[in-house]
Amino acid sequence: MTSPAGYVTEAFTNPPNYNFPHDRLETLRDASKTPVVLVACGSFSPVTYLHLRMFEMAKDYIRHNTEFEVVGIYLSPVSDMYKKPGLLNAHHRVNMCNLAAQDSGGSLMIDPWEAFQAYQRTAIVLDHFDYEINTVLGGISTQDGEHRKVRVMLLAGSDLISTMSEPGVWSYSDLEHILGRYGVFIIERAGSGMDQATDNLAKWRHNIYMISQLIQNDVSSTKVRLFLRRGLSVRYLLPNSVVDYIEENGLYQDESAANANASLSEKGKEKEASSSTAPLKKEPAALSTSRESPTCRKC
Ligand SMILES: Nc1ncnc2c1ncn2[C@@H]1O[C@H](COP(=O)(O)OP(=O)(O)OP(=O)(O)O)[C@@H](O)[C@H]1O
Ligand SMILES: O=C(O)c1ccc[n+]([C@@H]2O[C@H](COP(=O)([O-])O)[C@@H](O)[C@H]2O)c1
Repeated sequence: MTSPAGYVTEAFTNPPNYNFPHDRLETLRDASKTPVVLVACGSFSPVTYLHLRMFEMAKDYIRHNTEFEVVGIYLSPVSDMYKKPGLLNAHHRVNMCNLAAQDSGGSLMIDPWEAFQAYQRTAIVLDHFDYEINTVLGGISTQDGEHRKVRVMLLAGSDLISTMSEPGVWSYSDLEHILGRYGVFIIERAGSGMDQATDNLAKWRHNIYMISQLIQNDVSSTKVRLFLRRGLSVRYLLPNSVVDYIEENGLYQDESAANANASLSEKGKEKEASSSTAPLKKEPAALSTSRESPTCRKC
């Protein structure tokens, strides 16, 4: 069932004392372009420079290849109820994302909406952004003071997008909503081919933009957690303020043995192995509600 606005939920639930962050939304400079807000959903446990670089890659691609103009960029850390191994509690993950945003000095905003409540599907998260920006705020301004509706789009690595072709992980109606109504920018990720990631999503090709990594960089949160467990330095893989925060709070010292024992050089294989051996327990689309979490695909 969709709401009158075409959202997949009738009403949004907000965490206590929640305010939508919008102080770094920008004015549209070129009125001939379509304003777009990029939303990256994920665990961010912890946030790395690669998560931050995704936005830079997308902004370059958009500026050179599309008729969009980026007016806002957001990280949306997932709820603790996602229950993925290595998922530190939302309080720390959001704090680290905020430190990374401050450190970058740019326009990145952290939306704690999904982090501090029950699990919310990505289709609902994108609806939440659309509602807050286009309905509550009334869109963004052009330099002439005219108000424009903003296009909300998902930003994700090719590993995440390839799960959209895995049976049982995403519901078809949510894919129709995410890829048909909103659209996605996909950042190439080592070990997860772009073509393979999108082969089964051809129906929505017009809304899927693929961005190659010109400098290969395979930093992942899993590897960072493994380094920390083994007492290895993670400086220059993530912002200094985040490294300091991890040290001060003694984070990622006691992750599960299974994760800690994984080979540092085999994250891709580790992902494949875990997704092929662990059954995906997500309920069929028709049964799922906004309060359920898909069993994490990497569990
Ligand atoms: N090195 C990378 N290249 C491209 N995309 C990336 C990279 N690292 C993370 N991403 C993307 O960032 C988003 C959030 O990722 P997530 O928080 O799961 O990070 P991760 O490093 O994959 O975490 P973990 O190692 O814990 O699985 C996802 O869309 C993911 O595909
Ligand atoms: O909405 C869904 O059905 C859905 C199915 C699988 C994954 N997701 C989202 O994709 C993100 C995956 O993050 P991660 O860290 O497991 O790569 C996270 O934000 C999940 O909420 C969402």
